[in-house]
Amino acid sequence: MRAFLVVMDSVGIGGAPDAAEYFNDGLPDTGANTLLHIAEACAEGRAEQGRSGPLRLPVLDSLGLGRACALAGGTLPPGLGAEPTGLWGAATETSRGKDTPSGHWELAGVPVPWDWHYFPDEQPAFPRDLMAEVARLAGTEGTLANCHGSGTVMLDQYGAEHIRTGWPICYTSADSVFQIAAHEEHFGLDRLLALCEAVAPLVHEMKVGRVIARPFVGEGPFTRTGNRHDYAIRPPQPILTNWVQEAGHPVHAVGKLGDILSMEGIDHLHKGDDATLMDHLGRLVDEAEDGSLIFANFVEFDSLFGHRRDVSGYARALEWFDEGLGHILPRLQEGDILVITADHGNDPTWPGTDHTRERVPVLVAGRGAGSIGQIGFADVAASVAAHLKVESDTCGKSFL
Ligand SMILES: O=P(O)(O)O[C@H]1O[C@H](CO)[C@@H](O)[C@H]1O
Ligand SMILES: [Mn+2]
Ligand SMILES: [Mn+2]
Repeated sequence: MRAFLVVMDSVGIGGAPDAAEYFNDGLPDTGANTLLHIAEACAEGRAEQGRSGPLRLPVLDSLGLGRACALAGGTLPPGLGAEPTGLWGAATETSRGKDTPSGHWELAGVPVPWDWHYFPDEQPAFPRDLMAEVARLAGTEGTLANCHGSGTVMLDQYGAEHIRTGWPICYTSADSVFQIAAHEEHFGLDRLLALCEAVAPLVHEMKVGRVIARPFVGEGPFTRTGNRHDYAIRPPQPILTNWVQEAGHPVHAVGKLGDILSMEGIDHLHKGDDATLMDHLGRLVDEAEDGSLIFANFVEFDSLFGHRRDVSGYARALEWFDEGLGHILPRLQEGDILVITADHGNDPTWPGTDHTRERVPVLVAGRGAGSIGQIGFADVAASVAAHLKVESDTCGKSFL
């Protein structure tokens, strides 16, 4: 008996009741729906790069993905809506914030009790004394950018100047983040990571959710590498992984969860790009210890396609994931559950380049078929804990 909790980063299904309070390019997120809008684009022939035709997600849909989307936002995505063979529902977030840490902590049982600090969308975006300290820690005369922006655009704009001056590129987004981009060779990867680690406590104190190191290579055009590292604030109280670990069960984290959860309650880390993570997940389905929790995050939906507003790429990623899941589900053992969910939206058809406030799907294999209806993010943690027979400390209620 094991529990697999798999987050498809940013695969929202619309319908968030407070979407009007969240923005992209100054416009409210009302109506944003990552899955629905990708499915519509595919059905209308607007997502033909590297794939073609209607969105094909037979495995996720058979667990109830289409029905969950209809429940959350009121519209069944074209091509989806099969009779579910799993438990399915739609979860609503209560935390104030549409970023990864908020989503993951609440899925792990603990809604964020504070208001995050966001940097204003103006230039300079950051306080002068903070930037003086960043430059001092970096050993440079100054810093570049100091504004809101998309990471790849920041490299186009400031990459050459960064190589010339050696100054780190500092930028933010609609999320509570402080991001530092620097060249792996000209600036140095270890130096960038040390800088981010040193800056993290300063911005955490301001209730900024995380510092993100954004290393890149090339002499223009520039390319980001897989050495991204997030330095997140610690969760405010023990979360699912802590409860499971304290009960003596092994906890495996697959993907960037070590960063997002500040390693809270994690025994074993399995990292890599999403293709590697799918291999890790398959291996853990075959080998993970009885009683263990396997918590996985697949980030590329978000980082490679959602923020880049790449609809074809996002559709390809979904179809790739669906196929991978199809190889994994039959290998679950008697008594296992596998829960598929998401942490926020990132509608690639939406204005701007930021996350979108949305409900998320909750699909469960291994506990029969049926609707679990509209639930809260924290109910996921309560249910996983109940399945593993571990005591939970959360406002969430088990749906199992
Ligand atoms: O545009 P890039 O650098 O990918 O940054 C994005 O990644 C961050 C984390 O998801 C978001 O806050 C957004 O700023
Ligand atoms: Mn995320
Ligand atoms: Mn993101």
